Amino acid sequence: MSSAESTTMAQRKREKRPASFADFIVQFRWIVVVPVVLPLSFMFYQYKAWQLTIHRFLHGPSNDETHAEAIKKVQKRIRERKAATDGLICTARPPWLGVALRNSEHKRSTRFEVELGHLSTIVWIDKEKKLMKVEPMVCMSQVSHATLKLGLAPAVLPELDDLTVGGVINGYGIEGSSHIYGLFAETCTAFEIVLGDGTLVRCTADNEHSDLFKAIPWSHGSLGLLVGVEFRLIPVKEYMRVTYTPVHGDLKKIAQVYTDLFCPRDLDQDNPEKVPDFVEGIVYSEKTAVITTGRYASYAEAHNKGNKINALGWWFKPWFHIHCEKALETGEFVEYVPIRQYYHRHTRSLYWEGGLIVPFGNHPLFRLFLGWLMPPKVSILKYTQNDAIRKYYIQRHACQDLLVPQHKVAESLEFCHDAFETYPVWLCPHRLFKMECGTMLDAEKGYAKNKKPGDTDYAQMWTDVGVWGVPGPVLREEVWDGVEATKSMEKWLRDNNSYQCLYAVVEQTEEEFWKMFDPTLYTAMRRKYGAEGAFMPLYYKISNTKKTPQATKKEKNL
Ligand SMILES: NC(=O)C1=CN([C@@H]2O[C@H](COP(=O)(O)OP(=O)(O)OC[C@H]3O[C@@H](n4cnc5c(N)ncnc54)[C@H](OP(=O)(O)O)[C@@H]3O)[C@@H](O)[C@H]2O)C=CC1
Ligand SMILES: C=C(/C=C/[C@@H](C)[C@H]1CC[C@H]2C3=CC=C4C[C@@H](O)CC[C@]4(C)[C@H]3CC[C@]12C)C(C)C
Repeated sequence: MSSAESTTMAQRKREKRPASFADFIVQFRWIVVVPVVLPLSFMFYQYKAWQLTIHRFLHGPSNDETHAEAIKKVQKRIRERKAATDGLICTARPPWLGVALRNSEHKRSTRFEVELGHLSTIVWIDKEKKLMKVEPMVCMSQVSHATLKLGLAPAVLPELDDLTVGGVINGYGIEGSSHIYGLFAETCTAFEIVLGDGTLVRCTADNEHSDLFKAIPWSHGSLGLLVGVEFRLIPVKEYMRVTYTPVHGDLKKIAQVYTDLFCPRDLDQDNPEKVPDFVEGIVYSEKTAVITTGRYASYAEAHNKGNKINALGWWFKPWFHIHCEKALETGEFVEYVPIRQYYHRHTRSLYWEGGLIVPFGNHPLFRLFLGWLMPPKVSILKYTQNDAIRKYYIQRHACQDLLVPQHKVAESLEFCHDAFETYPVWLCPHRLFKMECGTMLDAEKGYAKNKKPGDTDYAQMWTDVGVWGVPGPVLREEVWDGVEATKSMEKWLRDNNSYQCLYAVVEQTEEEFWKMFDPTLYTAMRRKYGAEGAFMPLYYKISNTKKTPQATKKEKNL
C-alpha cells in the first residue's frame, strides 16, 4: 500500500475531537514565554558566561591537578553512602535542568544524589594531538567556543548549547558529521569513572577496562559516574559550503536521493571526494524534502568572486529549516555559511519545536526586534511548564527519534507517516561501528556479508529519523493518542532491529526494552564493576513509570 493511500485510510478512521484546555494553553504559551521565559533565558546565559569568566579569573584555568581535586569530592560523597539504608545513586542534577523530554521519575523516588555540578570546566586542549579533556558538566557551547577559535572542533558536535558532555555520552549525541565519525561517544578516547565503592577507573578502548569503556554509552549513569572525558578534535575551516538539494517524489524517492548524496553506490565510503563532511535531511511532507550536504571551505574559497555568503546565524535571519525549504521552489543552490553559525543552525528555533512555543517567532518583525532573545532555554521551559503542558507533550505531540539501518529509511518514513504524520522529519545519518561484544547497540548481524551503500567492513550506515512536532490528526482536531503511537513505534523498532532514542518518553515494558537493546555487556559490567545495588538500573531511570517504594525495593535487590 502506498503512503498516500495509508494516509487517506488513517484520516477516514479518525473521529473529530474538540480542542481541549491543554491545546489552548499550548497555543497561547507564548504569552508567558515571550515576556518571561525569553528574558530569563537571556539573563541565565549572561550569568553563566560571567560565572565562567570570574571562575577563571579567580582560580586560573583548570588542569589535571584541579580536576583530580574535583573528583575527590565525588569519591568522598559516594563513600559516605550506607548501602543498607541509603537509596541508589544518581546525579543530583534536577530533571528540569536537563535537555531530555522524559519525565525522570527516578529523581522523585528514594535516591542517593551525587553532585557533579562543580565538574564543569575544560581541563586541557592538546592542539598537537588534537585531543580535548573536559569535565562532564561542560556543555556544547563551552566546547565549541573553546575549540573553534583554534581552528578545531569535536569530530561530532551535537547541536543545542545546553547539552552536557556527560549527557551525550551516557545518552547519545549526534550531528551531521556522524556518518563519518559515529555518535559523540565514539569520538571519545578515555572515560574516567567513579564506581559504586568510590574507586576511580580510567578506561580506554584498549586498556584493562576496555569492557567498561564500551559499555558506558547509553548506560545513563547506571554503571558509574563519569567524571572526566577525553575526545578527538578535527581541524576545521572558516566556512561550510552548503548545497541544498530539493526532492519531489514519494518517501521512497526521498530516502533514495538522501542515501545517494553520501553513500557512493560503489561502496567507496572512505573516499572524501565522494562523501561530504556534513549531511542532513529535512522531510517537509510525504512528497517533499531538502537534503543539505556540507563541505568545509576556507575563507579564501568562500570569498571567491561570485560565491554567495550567508551569515544565517544572525538573529534577524530566517530560521534554518525555513530557509532550506526555499530550495523546493528555487531548485538546488549553494552558499557559504560561517562555520560556528552552521554548527548552531537549528539552535535559535530548537529545530522546528520553537514554532510551537513562539508561533510568530520566524516573522521578520519578531526576528528583527526580539530574535536575539531566542531560543528559550529548554530548562526554563521545563521549569515553567504545568502538568497540562507536560501531558500535552506526551499525548498530543510527537517527540521521538528512531535509529534505523540505512536500508530501512524508506520503510521507517512510511511507518512514521502512518503513525505520526508529523512534519518536518529530521534525517541524520550515523555510523554504527561493528562491536560484536554485546554492546547495547550494534550493527546488524552479518551485514558485512551483504554490504549496502554506506556500509564498510567495520561499520554499518544508520540514520536517526527525528519526528518532532504536532501530528497531522492533532492539527486537524482528530483523535490521536501519543502513547499508542509511541508504543506502535517501539514495536516497529523491535521488529526491525532498530533502536529508540532514550531522551524521549519510553512506553515499552522492561522485557520489551531488553529485546530492543542487547543487555549482554551491560549486565556483565553491572556485575563486574559493582554497580548492582549501588547505581539505579537503566530501565528504572529511563522508563516513565512512577517509582513506588516497592519498585525501588525490587530494583535495589538487583
Ligand atoms: N544533538 C543531539 O544529539 C541531541 C541529544 N539530545 C538528548 O539529550 C540528552 C542529553 O541531555 P543533558 O541535559 O546533557 O543530559 P541529562 O542530564 O539529561 O543526562 C542524560 C542521562 O545521562 C546521565 N548522566 C549525565 N551525566 C552523567 C555523568 N557525568 N555520569 C553519569 N551519568 C550521567 C543522567 O543520569 P541521572 O539521571 O542520574 O542524572 C541521565 O540519565 C542526550 O542523552 C540526548 O539523548 C537532545 C537534543 C539534541
Ligand atoms: C534528538 C534530537 C533533538 C531533539 C529536540 C528536538 C528535542 C530534545 C528535547 C526536546 C524538548 C525538551 C523539553 C521541552 C519542554 C517543553 O515544555 C516544550 C518542548 C521542549 C522544548 C522539547 C522540544 C524538542 C526537544 C528540544 C537530536 C538528535 C537532534
